[in-house]
Amino acid sequence: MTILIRGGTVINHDHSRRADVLIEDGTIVAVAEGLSAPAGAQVIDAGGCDILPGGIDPHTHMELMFMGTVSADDFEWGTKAALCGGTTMIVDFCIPAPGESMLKAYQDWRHKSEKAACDYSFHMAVTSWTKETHDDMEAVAKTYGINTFKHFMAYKGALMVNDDELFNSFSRCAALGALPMVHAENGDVVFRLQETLMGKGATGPENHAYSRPPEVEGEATNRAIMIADMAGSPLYVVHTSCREAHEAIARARAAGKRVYGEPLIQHLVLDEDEYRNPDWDYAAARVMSPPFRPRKHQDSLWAGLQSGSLQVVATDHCSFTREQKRLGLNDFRMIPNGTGGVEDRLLVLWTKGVNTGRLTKEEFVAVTSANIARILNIYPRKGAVAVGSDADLVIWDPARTKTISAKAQTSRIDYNVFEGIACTGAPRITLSGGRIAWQDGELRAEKGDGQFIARPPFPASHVANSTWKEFSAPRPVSRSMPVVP
Ligand SMILES: NC(=O)NCCC(=O)O
Ligand SMILES: [Zn+2]
Ligand SMILES: [Zn+2]
Repeated sequence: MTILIRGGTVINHDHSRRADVLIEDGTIVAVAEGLSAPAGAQVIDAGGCDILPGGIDPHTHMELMFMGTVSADDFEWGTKAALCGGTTMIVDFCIPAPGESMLKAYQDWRHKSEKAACDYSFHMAVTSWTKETHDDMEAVAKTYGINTFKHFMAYKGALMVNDDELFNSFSRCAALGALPMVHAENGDVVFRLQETLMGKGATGPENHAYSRPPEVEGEATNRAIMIADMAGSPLYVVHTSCREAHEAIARARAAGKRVYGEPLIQHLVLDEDEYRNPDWDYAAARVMSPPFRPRKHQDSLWAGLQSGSLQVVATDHCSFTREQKRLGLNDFRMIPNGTGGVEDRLLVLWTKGVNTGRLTKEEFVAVTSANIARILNIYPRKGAVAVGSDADLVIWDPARTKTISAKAQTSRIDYNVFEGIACTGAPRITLSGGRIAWQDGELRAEKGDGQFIARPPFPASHVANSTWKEFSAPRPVSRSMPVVP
């Protein structure tokens, strides 16, 4: 199938230019001005529009068994929702159940994800440390095409790992050329704060936020960074939500450490006041970890994206219906943690970022696609409008308006945390693998259209880290000893 996109402006993370884009059989084969249409090609007029690499959401949880229930968007509806909003690839977390092997979890995820309508890949979670974990990580990295390992420093008694486990796993990642990731919250302190609040009869959803102050995230982020440094490993910090965590990352980067930070679109635009809404369902719908923060933290996150100390904007799409949230009606600790956003990320970020001058269009592409592809080692196959790249593209109309509303969304949940936000800048067409997946409100992609994208290990930063450690290590001094008479 051949498609020519004519008359648009191609926006990449490093440059923009007026150019037509020619696609053949799912791959971009030419990017140049004045291309002529081959016989039989479908021609799309992109006049007045930007042509962006499709969004990549590096953090989702589709159909995840979590906190006693299963997240409501499965791979079919989660990826369809993604395509409606211009995202053409997701990276989901493969999380072994307690005692389950990584191989078994991987097989489960491959099975669940066969329904995906857009391309997808996985991160693997390390939830304990045994000899089997050590051995399985090699197969995961070298055979399963997963080069990222996630560690939860929170969820005590469930997914949480301790410092010893972190050090072991980070060291293993360094040896394999894989990238460790952390959910950075001090789970022991959260546990104690939760108990204290519940002991006072404080059961409402606002206590979710009160039990997870920015300090628990700042401390854990800093600790993970230092452990990664001692293990000779780079580090990716997921859902960086507050100034304290951002500053730990920025400090580490300024000291030459290879650390990446991922704010969520939710934390960039929504704040802690949401939990004080008198409607229990409204407040519970917004319960996620880390929680929404006091507004002042947003400035820090935006500044991080602008200055480059934070690299990626994700969603942590982990959607639960109102009814599922009511599992925690009498105890905020039982409210399933997670919100949606995969359908809205690009529109909200463009509106609040590009339209306000906080981000250039190129920076928008960097944080929603190109940087992610580079960090996850799939660039330039993904994340670029370039010859040889996959034809995952968004024809983006910067003048198009849309007010976000749960009634009109594709996601299966019955609310939207961005409800009522009036966006300017939205997709006209989403192309996935060289086919029109969504156009002007009509979803054309089908269940199963997506493909698993393997991501091999990428030892470059580990080699650089270990070379530098060796180069800068303290050396013994060879000296002649004084002759003592
Ligand atoms: N973030 C959240 O609240 N739920 C999903 C699991 C996680 O990423 O911590
Ligand atoms: Zn998390
Ligand atoms: Zn998550």
